[in-house]
Amino acid sequence: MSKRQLQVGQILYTNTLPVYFYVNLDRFLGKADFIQQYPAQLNKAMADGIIDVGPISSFSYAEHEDQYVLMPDVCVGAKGPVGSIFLFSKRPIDQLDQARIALTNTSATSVNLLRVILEKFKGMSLEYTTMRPDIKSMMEEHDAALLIGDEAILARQQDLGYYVYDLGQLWYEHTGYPMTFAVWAIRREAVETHGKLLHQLHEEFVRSKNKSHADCSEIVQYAHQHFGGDVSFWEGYFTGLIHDFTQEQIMGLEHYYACTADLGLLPKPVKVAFWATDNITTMSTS
Ligand SMILES: C=C(O[C@@H]1C=C(C(=O)O)C=C[C@H]1O)C(=O)O
Repeated sequence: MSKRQLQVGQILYTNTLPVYFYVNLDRFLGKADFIQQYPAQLNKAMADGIIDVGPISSFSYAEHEDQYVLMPDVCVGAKGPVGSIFLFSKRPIDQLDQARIALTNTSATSVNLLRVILEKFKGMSLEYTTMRPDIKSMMEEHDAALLIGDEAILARQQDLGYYVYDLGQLWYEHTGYPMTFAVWAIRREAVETHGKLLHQLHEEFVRSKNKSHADCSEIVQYAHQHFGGDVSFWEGYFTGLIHDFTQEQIMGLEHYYACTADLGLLPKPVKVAFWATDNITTMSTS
């Protein structure tokens, strides 16, 4: 019996575009399937063994670290404002104690990051409801709403009159660390069955990432055509996002795991464990 094709995840948001845009798909014809979903769906598909490799919420990696290893060199992060993870609020953030907060059902990292910021850093007590990411219905019965990805970008563009807080910025102000929102995980058994293909995939991701960061004009054009908004917004967005999984990103991420464990959101703080990429050529720009 021939072995099953490698199932590769892809986040349905523009934030991972630089890592996929220049991937040479011809190399994977008949060998891999690319599956586009929202982060929370990818988290579940990866945990269920339906997807073998791809970006997931960094929080979800910590929940399943015994089953996954991480692909080096790629992540979705920011040092300061991320530009697509916002808390929209009817009141200034420091007046949100006892508030009712609607959380997008597409996220795992940011919903727990929000809890770290409000509960651990600001000592507040909140009531949360998880909902579909629609700003209007979220705000009907809640004081604030958390959105991520393109839904957050589009809600921000509407200028609905709410206070808007960027979670990357809040995290940086409180800790001095960058934040890593998504990581590329590999199920441990896929390392055994698809090692060569994973190396090729890693090579393509790193090449695409480097090309995109050297010149983001094609990606900016693509995002502008598909989502509207100003060209200058997209330039700023892709320039601000970090896709290099550097030591500093790892330190920030492990600090986040310690904070979430402290709140009881994770059973224990987790350390980042990479795929042992024997003869991998690391082409990180940093
Ligand atoms: C930068 C972002 O990073 C992400 C946030 C995630 C989360 O909160 O779980 C997961 C994957 C990424 O899409 C974003 O969605 O805007």
